[in-house]
Amino acid sequence: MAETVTLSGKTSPGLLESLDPLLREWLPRQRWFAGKGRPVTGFSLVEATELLPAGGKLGLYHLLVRAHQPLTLGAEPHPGDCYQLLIGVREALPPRLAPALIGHVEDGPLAGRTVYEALYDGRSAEVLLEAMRSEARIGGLRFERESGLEIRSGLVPRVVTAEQSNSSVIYGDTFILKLLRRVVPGVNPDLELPLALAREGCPRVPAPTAWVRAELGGEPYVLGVLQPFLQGASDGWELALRELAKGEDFGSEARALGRATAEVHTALARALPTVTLGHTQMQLLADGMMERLDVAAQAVPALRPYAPALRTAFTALADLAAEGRTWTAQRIHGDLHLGQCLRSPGGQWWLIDFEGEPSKPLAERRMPQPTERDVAGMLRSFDYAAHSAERPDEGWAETCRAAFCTGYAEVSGQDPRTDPVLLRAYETDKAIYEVLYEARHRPEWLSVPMAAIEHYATSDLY
Ligand SMILES: Nc1ncnc2c1ncn2[C@@H]1O[C@H](COP(=O)(O)OP(=O)(O)O)[C@@H](O)[C@H]1O
Ligand SMILES: O=P(O)(O)O[C@H]1O[C@H](CO)[C@@H](O[C@H]2O[C@H](CO)[C@@H](O)[C@H](O)[C@H]2O)[C@H](O)[C@H]1O
Repeated sequence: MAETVTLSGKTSPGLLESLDPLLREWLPRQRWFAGKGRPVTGFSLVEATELLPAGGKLGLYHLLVRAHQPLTLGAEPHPGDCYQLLIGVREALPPRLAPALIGHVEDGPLAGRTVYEALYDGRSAEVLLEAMRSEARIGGLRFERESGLEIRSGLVPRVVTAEQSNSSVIYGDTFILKLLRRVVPGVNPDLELPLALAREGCPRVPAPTAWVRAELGGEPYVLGVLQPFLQGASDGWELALRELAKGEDFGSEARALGRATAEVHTALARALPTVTLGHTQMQLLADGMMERLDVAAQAVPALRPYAPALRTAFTALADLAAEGRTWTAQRIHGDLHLGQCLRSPGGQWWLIDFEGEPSKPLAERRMPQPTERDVAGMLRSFDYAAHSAERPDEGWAETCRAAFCTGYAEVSGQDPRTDPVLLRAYETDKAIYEVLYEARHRPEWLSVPMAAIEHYATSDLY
């Protein structure tokens, strides 16, 4: 760091009140804001930590705020989502920080100052890295580092501007810090699983170097994770589309991805508990799939004609369980698709983003599940890539799907295709989820999962 800073950890009375009108307008516009479609009616402060005194040239606050929003009809009462914010304070913003502007404060302790999204400001981002480097405790924040791993000082930060559900900063092409935006109490799989995998010696995941935690109201929160940055890596989605556009086969990459997924699964099964799922649990799983189909069919009329045929995939699973079949369940990635796989220039595949489906409760995301769920996510992703190409190529997707399963079996000794009923149920469930997701977020993509729905509804098992 260019100069020494004093991290005060103090909080400032009246701070949130003075920011309230600005945040109400700014927060709902952020990509990572999870409560889209409902206005924010106010905030309550969960925790405020002054990292750099606001009286100086550059002030910096770490805030955890709860956003209050009206409930949707029939929803359970809910205290409101808690968001992590890093607020910079200056007299005026230099032009390079213009895109980070939150607004000008009228009243309260920051009256007359300008506040902005501080991750865009190299000086503020440096403060976070320095805190992890020195394993600082500031107010309620705990900056911790994996023992034996060092963080060099002087790494220059830059914020990641790509669309993501959280916010990331890259430090000198050496580390990437993911700051979680909507934070929930409990053990977060985005730290828990990569840490368990790294400690197990699994090389398919960037090993957490450091992390930020807080203890609030007696509950633990994970706020951020620092990992090695895979310089020059491309994600699987970009690569697949590139190969498709060139008319190139992706089979050998799909096979390598299958091997990488199996490596991660076998390491997770060694590191964390596995359980056996019998009739009751599998019936519940199938019931959940049925329910999600009903909800999606309510929301997307195009799905309705296919619903009876799709249900047979779930009843087939429940029937198998009723006959006495059992399945092994373990911790899995939980939201695996091509965009969660990175290939480094050396040709190795890495899996990232173990958060699971962020909309699901943490307890549900941390439950052991059959590995076929991750496999189904990847198989759907090959299908997505093939259908989003200018000329949809079913043959390309079939080659990838088969190659992925082959690679998976080479490492795990278990070919996912030997359990077609479970795989079909998970793929159908995922395609239904995708229909709802696309209808809500990207209607122009709806035809991609709908093509799969039509296929599942009209064809036999593999
Ligand atoms: N270790 C890493 N090395 C290089 N790039 C990474 C790394 N981790 C994440 N990224 C990039 O950052 C993006 C966002 O990361 P991700 O963990 O998926 O965040 P989010 O949960 O916000 O979607 C990824 O799509 C990837 O391109
Ligand atoms: O943002 P997340 O990674 O949590 O996932 C959500 O958005 C994904 C799209 O960005 C969506 O994935 C679907 O589209 C992908 C191509 O854009 C494709 O590779 C996936 O297979 C497909 O499911 C995902 O479903 C959604 O949860």
